[in-house]
Amino acid sequence: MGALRTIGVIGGGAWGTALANAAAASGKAVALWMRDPEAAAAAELSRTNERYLPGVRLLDAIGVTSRPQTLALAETVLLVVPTQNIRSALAGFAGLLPPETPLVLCAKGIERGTNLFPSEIVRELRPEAPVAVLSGPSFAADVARGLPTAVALASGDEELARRLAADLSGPALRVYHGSDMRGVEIGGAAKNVLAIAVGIVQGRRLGESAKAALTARGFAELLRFAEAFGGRPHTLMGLSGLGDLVLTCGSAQSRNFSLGLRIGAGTPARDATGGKLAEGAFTADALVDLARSRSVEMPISEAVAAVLAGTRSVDEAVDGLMARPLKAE
Ligand SMILES: NC(=O)C1=CN([C@@H]2O[C@H](COP(=O)(O)OP(=O)(O)OC[C@H]3O[C@@H](n4cnc5c(N)ncnc54)[C@H](OP(=O)(O)O)[C@@H]3O)[C@@H](O)[C@H]2O)C=CC1
Ligand SMILES: O=C(CO)COP(=O)(O)O
Repeated sequence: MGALRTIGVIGGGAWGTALANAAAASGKAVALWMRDPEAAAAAELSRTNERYLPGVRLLDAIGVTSRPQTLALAETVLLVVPTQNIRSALAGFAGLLPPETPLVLCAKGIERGTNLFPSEIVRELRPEAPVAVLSGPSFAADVARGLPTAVALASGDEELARRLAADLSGPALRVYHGSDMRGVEIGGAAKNVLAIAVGIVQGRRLGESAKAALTARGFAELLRFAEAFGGRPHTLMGLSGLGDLVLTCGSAQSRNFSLGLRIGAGTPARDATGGKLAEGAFTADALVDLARSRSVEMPISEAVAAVLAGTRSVDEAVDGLMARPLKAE
């Protein structure tokens, strides 16, 4: 039997750990890289990642490391750090990853300050690297436990997307492939902002009807944005877009939705993350900024950005949305 094909994973948080387990379940050897040597050694020894994914056992085919060099021979590398940390994480791998190694970008967001999507950041840093993006309705805890999940993977190189999707699919993870990288990125980034809005409505006890209305009108916003920024509507009606919006706007398992819940219940936005990552809080401003630059109307995302910035109260934001001029749907 030949050597196992190796997947490298940069980032040992909840999602990186879950994807490492999924890749191991599909028969790959996995090198899971964490930047903190103590955390890597503890995970390697205990076979768990108690900080980010408590109660989940790391499969035997995973080796946890803090040495970037270990990923140099990986056939494919998954980049699984938050969007705002992509630059600093990749800097640690400069000169180590061969230029032809495909990078699969798994973050959902837009970089603050530059308003760049993950694939645009990586194109700046590693212009030669083949790149794909992976997104869709997938809670790390579900994927790590081997519960059935489906996600989308897209690359401008459709053949690469097809190959990576087949490589990463496994007994419980079904990876659909496509070529609309921007559409998949927009779906992942925008749904986090919209999930905060729906969480706020639930936290404020405004009722199930309001939640459904906001989710549907949020989807309309997301489609408008995608149309203006080169994503295909067909993509957004699939897993990254509608699928992820339904998941994230409907479950307190989502950190973005939970952030909204706390804000809606009265916790000031700056104290409401519960110490967890909520990508939407970083993406909101960038999303709104981009939308304005092409005159795309995104009133729900605007309201989320204003509530997060503290320039509008929740009640003012809700009143503002309800008072908008009536229009055709
Ligand atoms: N969790 C989920 O269910 C899903 C998450 N995602 C997306 O995946 C991305 C990552 O999320 P998730 O794993 O949940 O986040 P977590 O907060 O669970 O983990 C973040 C990880 O990134 C590491 N990290 C942060 N900055 C750097 C850096 N500069 N260099 C190296 N490592 C760094 C952290 O390391 P350290 O501990 O040392 O700080 C930590 O291991 C996000 O964009 C999220 O939206 C997508 C689908 C599902
Ligand atoms: O992206 C996710 C599910 O698809 C995870 O959502 P949260 O980051 O809101 O927890």
